[in-house]
Amino acid sequence: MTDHFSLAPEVPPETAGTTQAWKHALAEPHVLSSLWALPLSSVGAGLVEKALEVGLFAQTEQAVSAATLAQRLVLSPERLAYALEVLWSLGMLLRRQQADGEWLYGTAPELSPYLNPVSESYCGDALLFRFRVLRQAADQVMGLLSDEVPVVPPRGVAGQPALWAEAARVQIAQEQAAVSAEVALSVMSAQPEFGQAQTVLDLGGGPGLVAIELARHQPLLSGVVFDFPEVVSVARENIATAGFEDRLSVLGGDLSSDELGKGYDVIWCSSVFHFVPDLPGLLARLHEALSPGGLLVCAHAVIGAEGWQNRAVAPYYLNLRLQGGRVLAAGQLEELLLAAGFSGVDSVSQVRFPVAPVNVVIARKEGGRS
Ligand SMILES: C[S@@+](CC[C@H](N)C(=O)[O-])C[C@H]1O[C@@H](n2cnc3c(N)ncnc32)[C@H](O)[C@@H]1O
Repeated sequence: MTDHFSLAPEVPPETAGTTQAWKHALAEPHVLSSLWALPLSSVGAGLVEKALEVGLFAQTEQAVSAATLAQRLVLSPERLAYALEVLWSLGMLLRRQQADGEWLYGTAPELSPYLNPVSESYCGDALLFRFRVLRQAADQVMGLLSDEVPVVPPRGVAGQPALWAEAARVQIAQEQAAVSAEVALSVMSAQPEFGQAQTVLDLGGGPGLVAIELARHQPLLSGVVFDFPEVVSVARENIATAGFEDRLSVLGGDLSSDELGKGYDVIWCSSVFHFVPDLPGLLARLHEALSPGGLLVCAHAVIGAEGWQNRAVAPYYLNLRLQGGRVLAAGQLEELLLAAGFSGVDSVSQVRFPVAPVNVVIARKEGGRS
């Protein structure tokens, strides 16, 4: 029997005791491998960042050799060949060898919609943003661990409306188009109330592509995107471009203090609670803003009970938390929702979302249309 905590490599049963067993044993990764993977991934990250910067993936939609690519991007062919091998090792590129021995590289088909700049789901700029911000966060982290560094309240940094508007224009828009809008639609479509819902509020909705996606798939639905005034100008433009002006509008304000509207059948709120100083107060106001029988659906990263559940969440939100932002522990939001008067709270954990998975929590307000 295998001791769970043993460091001895496991030998596949069919080779145990055979002359081949030692080969399998030596091919087992060393326990330090997971630690070596960390600095190694930063080399990969640097290369992917560079590749996005020079527009490499715009050139690899069709299979191309290192020599041709180097010519197009004005890079050294020999050096680029090594870099392409790294992108291939990361699964971003596939390759095949020609009769003359030269390798041809092309974007992996499953990544192509996100890396090809002409695709609707392109999120190269959002990826670049994530690479840069997370690298800066990693550089700053040691300084922020000291108590001597003053904590900047999140509204001072992450809450700056002009910065949010910039993010809404490019990075959040690309991530909503590629990932979040589809997740929101899947969650909402699975709720029996959604098919009959007439009004939606997307609270902290940024560029508004989630509300647009919900309205596109539910013809009875009209609604509001609420965010800072600077941010809702971006949502307003997107709503107009998508042709939904007759059904969707925007409301600009500070969600901690301004009127959110009333009589909503459904409210969607994702990745917003991290920035809200008085969460119980906001939940009580959301309860009030719903019509009887209404649905509040929240999607937020949480700190889970198991280490593996936090592999993306803990590093992604470290900087925000060090600056006073909030990430709830799993189960905390459910308790706060019940305390705010909601009933029938239901959760789904580890739901895919940009950068780190979220817990989706669905809360119902009692009552309903007769
Ligand atoms: C991380 S983004 C999430 C955007 C969107 N919900 C999504 O999941 O793609 C947080 C959003 O909350 C908005 N926000 C944060 N604090 C706010 C406040 N006090 N009042 C209004 N909006 C706020 C930001 O402007 C931003 O659009």
